[in-house]
Amino acid sequence: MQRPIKLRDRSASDHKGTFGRVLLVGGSRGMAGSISLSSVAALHTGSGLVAAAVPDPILETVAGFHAALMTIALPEKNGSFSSEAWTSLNELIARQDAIGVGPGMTTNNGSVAIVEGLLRQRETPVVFDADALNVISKQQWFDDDTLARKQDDASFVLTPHPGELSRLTGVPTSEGDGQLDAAKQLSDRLGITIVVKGGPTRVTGRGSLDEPVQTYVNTTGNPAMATAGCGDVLTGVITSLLGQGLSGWDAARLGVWIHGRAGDVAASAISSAGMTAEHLVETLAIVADEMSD
Ligand SMILES: NC(=O)C1=CN([C@@H]2O[C@H](COP(=O)(O)OP(=O)(O)OC[C@H]3O[C@@H](n4cnc5c(N)ncnc54)[C@H](O)[C@@H]3O)[C@@H](O)[C@H]2O)[C@@H](O)CC1
Ligand SMILES: Nc1ncnc2c1ncn2[C@@H]1O[C@H](COP(=O)(O)OP(=O)(O)O)[C@@H](O)[C@H]1O
Ligand SMILES: [Mg+2]
Repeated sequence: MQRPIKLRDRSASDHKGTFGRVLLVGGSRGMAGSISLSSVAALHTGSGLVAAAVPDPILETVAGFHAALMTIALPEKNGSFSSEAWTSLNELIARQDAIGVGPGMTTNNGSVAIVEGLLRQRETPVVFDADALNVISKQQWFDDDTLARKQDDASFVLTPHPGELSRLTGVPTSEGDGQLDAAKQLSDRLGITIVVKGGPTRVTGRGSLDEPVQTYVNTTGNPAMATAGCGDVLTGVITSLLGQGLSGWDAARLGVWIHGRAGDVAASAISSAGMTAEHLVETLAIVADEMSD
């Protein structure tokens, strides 16, 4: 149950600006819940300001999930981001302490432009999940070292489940150890942190670029979390921690730990079969101080 690292306690002089402004980008008509879960998770992990940038037709639905959440409508086509969405989003990037992208986004042209834009910028930390990873796989953007990070670039964290990791690396889901090795190589080559989700979740990365790649094995979490949306919650958690100033390696390790801890508490309070991602994200708010206590 040992935490990998500790967040500092909140002090009397802290204000919402202290805890970071983060943006979650994703969703589409039919998958409004995914990016809503990520956004509420960021609020419940302690972010000071959270906004969701979503295709225009789902803005009201996403806004309805939480009164503290801000929403930004981006240009859309058929309920997903249109090719013009990146131009609007690009103007917002510099103001963010961290961005999470991908849940429920689809892999259409609008998503391709957004993911390319976020991969090429070097100032803002980003979590890439779900359809953002599927876009990267389809476009084969990680096949060479063009997108490798330098020491002073903002952190990138990838959060693939085994299916997404298989698309990224070509190693099938049946080869768990081979998937972890492929993730380590990718992490090493590109200077990024990779969360290999599962039971247990493992994180590959390094504290700084002059250290060797390490693997952290998470000690929390359980099969009650094998239910739709629990990964979307993790995206919001890690984005929140990046926005609170943690490195990719620290945000990913502490993020998977508190996410699994919330899953363990929720499974005991609800039931293993009946727990949903909504129970998980509510429980996250209750256990969040365990990151600093
Ligand atoms: N409420 C919502 O709006 C939700 C939307 N979602 C979105 O739905 C889209 C599709 O994502 P999905 O992840 O469902 O679909 P994917 O096709 O990416 O992944 C499902 C497949 O991946 C493999 N896989 C996943 N986890 C595995 C494991 N632990 N071991 C072995 N194989 C595994 C399996 O082959 C499985 O059929 C994404 O945009 C996602 O963000 C999901 O996040 C679920 C909730
Ligand atoms: N058997 C399990 N043990 C521990 N954690 C699990 C288990 N099954 C799923 N999880 C966790 O639930 C999350 C599922 O993520 P993902 O597959 O992306 O879900 P979704 O896309 O539906 O939100 C991951 O964080 C994963 O570690
Ligand atoms: Mg997912």
